[in-house]
Parts: sequence; C-alpha cells; structure tokens
Amino acid sequence: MQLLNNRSAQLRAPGKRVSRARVAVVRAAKTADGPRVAIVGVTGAVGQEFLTVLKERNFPYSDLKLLASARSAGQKQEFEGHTYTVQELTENSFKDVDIALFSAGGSISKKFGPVAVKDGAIVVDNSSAYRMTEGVPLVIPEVNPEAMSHIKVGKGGAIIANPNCSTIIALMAVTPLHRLATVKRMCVSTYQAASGAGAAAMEELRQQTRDVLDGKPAQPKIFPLQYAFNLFSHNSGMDVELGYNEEEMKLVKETRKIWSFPSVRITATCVRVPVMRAHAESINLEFENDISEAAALEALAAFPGVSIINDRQNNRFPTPLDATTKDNVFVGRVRRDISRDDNKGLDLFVCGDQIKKGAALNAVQIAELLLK
Ligand SMILES: NC(=O)C1=CN([C@@H]2O[C@H](COP(=O)(O)OP(=O)(O)OC[C@H]3O[C@@H](n4cnc5c(N)ncnc54)[C@H](OP(=O)(O)O)[C@@H]3O)[C@@H](O)[C@H]2O)C=CC1
Ligand SMILES: N[C@@H](CC(=O)OP(=O)(O)O)C(=O)O
Repeated sequence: MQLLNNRSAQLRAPGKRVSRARVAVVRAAKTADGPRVAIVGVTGAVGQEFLTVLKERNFPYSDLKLLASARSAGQKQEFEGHTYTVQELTENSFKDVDIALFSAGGSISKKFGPVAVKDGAIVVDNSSAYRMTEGVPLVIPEVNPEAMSHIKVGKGGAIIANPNCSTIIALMAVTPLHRLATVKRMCVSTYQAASGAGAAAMEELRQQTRDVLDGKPAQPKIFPLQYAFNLFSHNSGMDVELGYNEEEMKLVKETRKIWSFPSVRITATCVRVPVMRAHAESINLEFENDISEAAALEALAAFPGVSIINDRQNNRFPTPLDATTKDNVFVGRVRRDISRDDNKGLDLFVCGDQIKKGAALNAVQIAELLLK
C-alpha cells in the first residue's frame, strides 16, 4: 500500500484563494491483501457515491459486496472492470466482510449494524442511529481521528459513526479557527441541497423544475411543499416545545461530541433550498480569544480539505456549484463581526458537497484510517 500526499485538490476559480489539501490517500484498489468491503444501500445516492469515492481514492479491497433491499436484488453494477450483482441485505450478509459501509437509513443500521459487528465487521455508519451512543466514535478524519485510534481491521467488530452532513461541512471550516481562538458560541444558518433527502428528492427537484417551467403544477411527493423555485424549513422532525428540528439539534449535539466540548453554545436554523447536491452554511462565531481575519485565513488555508474563495473585489465567494463533486469544503466571506466592539467575532460562508465530504468521502476516509 502506498501513501500519497494529495496536493492537487485546489480550486482554480477566478479571484483569490487558495489552500492545499493534505489528505493522505491510500493507493491500491482490488488487491488480494485488501479488506473485504460491503456497501449497504449501494443503489442510493450515497451508496453510488461510495463507489465513486472508492475508485477515486484507489481504496484497497479484496472483495466487494453490494447490498440493498429485495427491490434491487439482481441488479448488475459495473465497477473497475468487474460486474457485480446487487444482493438483498440479510442477517447472513456479513459473514465474510471486514468493513461495511452503511448508508440505508437509521432503521437498517439499527437492525443490521449489530449483526455485522457480531460477525467481526467494522461498520462505518452514515445514519444517525449510533452517533450519540456512548462508546461509538463520531469522526471527521481531519478533526478527531484519535477518537477511533483503537479500532483497526482484523481486531474485531465495531461501529464508527459518520457525522451529519451539515455538521461535517461546518466543522471542516470552524475547527481550525476553534483550535486558534476557542469557539464560545456558534450560530449557523444552512441552505441544504436535495441530495440530503436521497435520490428520490433529487429527482423531485428535476421533475418539479421541468413541470413549473412547462406551466404545469408542481407535484410534491417527497417534501410536503413545492420545492422548485422555493425554499422551506428543513423537513426533519420538529420539537414543538423547543422550536428546533432534528437537523438543527444534530449540529448542536454532534459538534459537542466531535470536539469533546459539551459546553460550547450553538444555535442553528436549517433550510432546504432547491440546489442539487452541495450544502451552504452561513456561520457566525464568538471566540474566547481575539482572532483577526488574517489569522483566520491563514489557519483555514493550512487545514487539510479546505479551499478558500474570498475575493471581495470581485464579489466572488463559495457557491454550491464550486463545491459540487469536489472533495474539499470551500470557505469565504471571512470577516470580523462588526456587531461586536472587540476582535472576538467572525463570520464565514461555507459550501460542501453533501454526498461527498458530507457523507461518502468522510466515511471512506474513516475506512482508510482503519487500515493504517
Ligand atoms: N452525513 C451523512 O452521513 C449522511 C447520511 N445519510 C444516510 O444515508 C442514508 C441513505 O441516504 P441516500 O443514499 O441519500 O438515500 P437513498 O434514498 O438515495 O437510498 C437509500 C438506500 O437504502 C437502501 N434500502 C432501503 N431500504 C432497505 C432495506 N430494507 N434493506 C436494504 N437496503 C435498503 C435502498 O435500496 P433500494 O434501492 O433497494 O430501495 C438504497 O440503496 C440516509 O437515510 C441517511 O441515514 C445520507 C446523507 C448524508
Ligand atoms: N442532513 C441530511 C439528511 C441526512 O441524511 O441526515 P442524517 O445523516 O443526519 O440522517 C439533509 O440534508 O437533510
């Protein structure tokens, strides 16, 4: 296995930027001494992206098992010159698996995660099922790899949770600043893409856009409201007492766990916007210590997996399209918060591909750590 330093993931868009990605990439692909890998939910938006990311990163595997529901069993899937048949997920699916990448929703993870662990597999779970479970590491490899350092392939089954996509994207940008000046309070507003609600929601956005442009009524199926040419409060369950939805509370709780910082103050408002697959987030930060714009930009530029687009002269800042299909999270609008008299406040605008760094890429990076 050869470890490479990937310095090529820079965005060459007009204006100022730019940071270097320094994420270790494992080179190999199909190889006799690689782990046996299973993908649960392979026919979904994230499942398909797992295949893309495994290929892009030449992730080593000796065997690949593609799993989905009975609806998809028998489907053929080409991958790296081989034709695989999608199999129905059952209790016997994990007998010969070392790493299982789960992305079929929380109820499937709850039912089959323990089955996989019992059979000795390490589950990297994309759902929210185990994120807040004590003893289950919740990991962003650039932020807290130490949380999973005791888990390795060949040393028994375990579950590692992949954080919520909005949380991953926010913390990729905020962690280098937190390390510099300690975040006291974070206020996040999200603009979340269709992909966060799966392949069917992406199709709903395409179909409604066509229908509305053709003068036909939009037909809501996945979301309760018209999605094309509209936006609305995130579709996750609402705590009616508190007035926060589940997505907002994930940002609060998961950040505290990932940073091992239970007292950090966080508030969030999550909104679904008609964008295909990259989330955007506006973030206001209050720090314990002084932090300048220049120091913040320097810390962001040095952080692996972050690119900067921060060109005030040309009003050029990150957009969801900049981030779409990209590994890196893009950060801009870095400015001192003028509502404060001190130098302890900053604003940022962040964009990250929800399916990639927000889901499949982060999970595959976790799997790479299992091999080191
Ligand atoms: N940040 C993160 O970590 C993110 C996590 N996710 C998680 O990943 C899950 C999937 O997301 P996404 O790919 O967008 O969703 P999709 O709706 O696009 O895909 C769902 C996948 O789950 C499979 N599935 C559904 N029911 C079963 C079943 N009974 N047995 C086996 N497989 C089943 C589907 O298979 P079939 O085609 O056969 O129905 C399909 O492959 C989400 O529910 C969420 O939990 C998603 C996005 C981000
Ligand atoms: N956060 C996704 C939904 C999702 O899959 O979240 P989670 O992985 O926390 O269940 C969205 O954009 O809506």
